[in-house]
Amino acid sequence: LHLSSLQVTEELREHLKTPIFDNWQWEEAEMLVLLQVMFTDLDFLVAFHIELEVLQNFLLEVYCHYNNIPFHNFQHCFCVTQMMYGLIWLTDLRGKLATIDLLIMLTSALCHDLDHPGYNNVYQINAQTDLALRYNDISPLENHHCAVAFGILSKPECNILKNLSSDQYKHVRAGMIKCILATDMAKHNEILNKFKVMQPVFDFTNKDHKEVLMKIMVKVSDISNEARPMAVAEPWLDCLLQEFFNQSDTEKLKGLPVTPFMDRDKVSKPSSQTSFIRFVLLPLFTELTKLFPCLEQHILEPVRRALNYYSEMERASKDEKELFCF
Ligand SMILES: COc1ccc(NC(=O)[C@H](C)Nc2nc3c(cnn3-c3ccccc3C)c(=O)[nH]2)cc1
Ligand SMILES: [Zn+2]
Repeated sequence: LHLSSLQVTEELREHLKTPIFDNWQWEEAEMLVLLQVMFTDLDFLVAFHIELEVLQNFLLEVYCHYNNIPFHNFQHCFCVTQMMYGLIWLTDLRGKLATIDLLIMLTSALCHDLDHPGYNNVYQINAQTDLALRYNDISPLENHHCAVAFGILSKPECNILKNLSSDQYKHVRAGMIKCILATDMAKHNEILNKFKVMQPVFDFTNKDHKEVLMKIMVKVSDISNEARPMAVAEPWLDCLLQEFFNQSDTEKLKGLPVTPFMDRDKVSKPSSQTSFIRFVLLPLFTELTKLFPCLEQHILEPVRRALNYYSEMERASKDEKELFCF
């Protein structure tokens, strides 16, 4: 382990709070130490009487429950948690939300894809898997991620919530369930539309407003790869497409319906990404930036640059096709 918790320099602590953090430079064991730093630097251990050893057991157990698949692995979990951590500092959420709500957001980000099998909800439902059966086709994956999280928290040696009051525990459990279930993209428009209504009159003392903001923050962190430098973001798209192609290959083998943007014979990397950025990322990030204008330079600008990058790539590949066709 190159990085013991003592060696985390002040410079690294500050870098950890920025969206330009490069996950590809770090080993998973070092990421565990960095996750510990995030929980410590947000004063969660003091505020909720969390013993350092219990936090370390919890983080290690979370690490063990992510699978070695191309995209939804522990590195994705780290990226989402680190982006959430950066957003909390950039937006100064510590001055706007209670510490317990920050604990809900960071822990939800950490646990949001626990034990992801690499096959999405459409596959779970079409293939009538155990998860689809257990959760009656209702967000089977997200229900599973959340159930695994509380399975880990039910072990005393891993239970970072064990010293919370029963009211605090109920609040954290309800908040984590809402935030983790909110990462189901099938709920994307419903959640964004609610936030669009609230944003112009946002009230940080209003329970419903805070709840939607917390869901939005976890959602933004979850799909935020394109807000990072291209050298960090682009490999993530290759990993994602690898996982999607694995799924569509399996669907073809099993005679199950194949999702178009997952079909290796149909999808073009640049055009799928330009539509994702244009129709999913930009509307979401623009709405959050209206509430926190400082995010313009930190996440909106990089996403606009990514759109240009993939649009150029799309144009170039079109010209090339015309050349060949011609
Ligand atoms: C509305 O539900 C949707 C909408 C779009 C997509 N995905 C896409 O359009 C394509 C494959 N691109 C894409 N999808 C991405 C990214 C980041 N996360 N992410 C993703 C991964 C798994 C499940 C859902 C999404 C959005 C990304 O940078 N690009 C998947 C689900
Ligand atoms: Zn995720």
